[in-house]
Amino acid sequence: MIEVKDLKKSFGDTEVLKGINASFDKGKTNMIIGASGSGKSVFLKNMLGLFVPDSGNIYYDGVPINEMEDEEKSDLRKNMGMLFQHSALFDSMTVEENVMFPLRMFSKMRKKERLKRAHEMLERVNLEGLNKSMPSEISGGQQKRVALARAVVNYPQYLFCDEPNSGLDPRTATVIDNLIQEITRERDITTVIISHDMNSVMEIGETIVFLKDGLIAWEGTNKEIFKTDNQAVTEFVYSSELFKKVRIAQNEGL
Ligand SMILES: Nc1ncnc2c1ncn2[C@@H]1O[C@H](COP(=O)(O)OP(=O)(O)OP(=O)(O)O)[C@@H](O)[C@H]1O
Repeated sequence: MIEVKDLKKSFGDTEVLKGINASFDKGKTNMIIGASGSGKSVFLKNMLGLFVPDSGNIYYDGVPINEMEDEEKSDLRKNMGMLFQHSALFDSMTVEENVMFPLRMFSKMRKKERLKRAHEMLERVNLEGLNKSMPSEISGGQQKRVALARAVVNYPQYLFCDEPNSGLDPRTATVIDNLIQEITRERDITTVIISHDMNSVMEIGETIVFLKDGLIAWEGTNKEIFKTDNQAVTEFVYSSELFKKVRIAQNEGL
């Protein structure tokens, strides 16, 4: 579980995070949504330790980051998996070498064990048979699955995903969403996902925080988001033509 208390972050005179309070549950897909520029990435970067908060604190399973010794911080980093918008695979490495990479960096596993774990994860994301392929030889959806296998190959306690579905068609996006959710549950990971994609919110938004002007303007679940009267949320949700039609149909009792 990750708990965030009164987190503030400014750049010069620009106050981006103005006192964020949120918690992200273990074994769940927790989503952060909000318009462009609302501070989602800055929030994520604070949780990843890439930015130092101006004030407030982040607790990782009860331990506040600002009280951690350097060694504890480094252990925490080893416990974090990351899945980026663009899969960020190493072009010159095969699929299995990409997946083994974090183990080479952060574990004492021998090559044979690393290979076994990488194959296990590639099988988990249904990519057996592509172990020796190069990233350029596989599709965007397959690249995302390799990146997901790489993000969880260390068995991390925390998984952070930044727009994991960007650039994928809706069907492939659903496959990735479901895989993220299944692995989160199987391994009891605290997963935090930034997304603009309302399909993903609907599909896997077990907990949702809506960020606006540097504050949490609403929180709830994917069941609740379509029922809220919070104007900022409804403007965000129903900015899509499809969801507008869904709302009209709901109101008309169709
Ligand atoms: N390193 C930085 N230095 C100065 N300002 C920054 C920095 N990083 C982000 N900002 C500012 O913080 C604000 C929030 O940016 P952020 O990238 O977190 O938004 P976002 O919600 O992730 O947007 P998007 O959905 O478009 O990715 C923006 O005004 C941005 O210019």
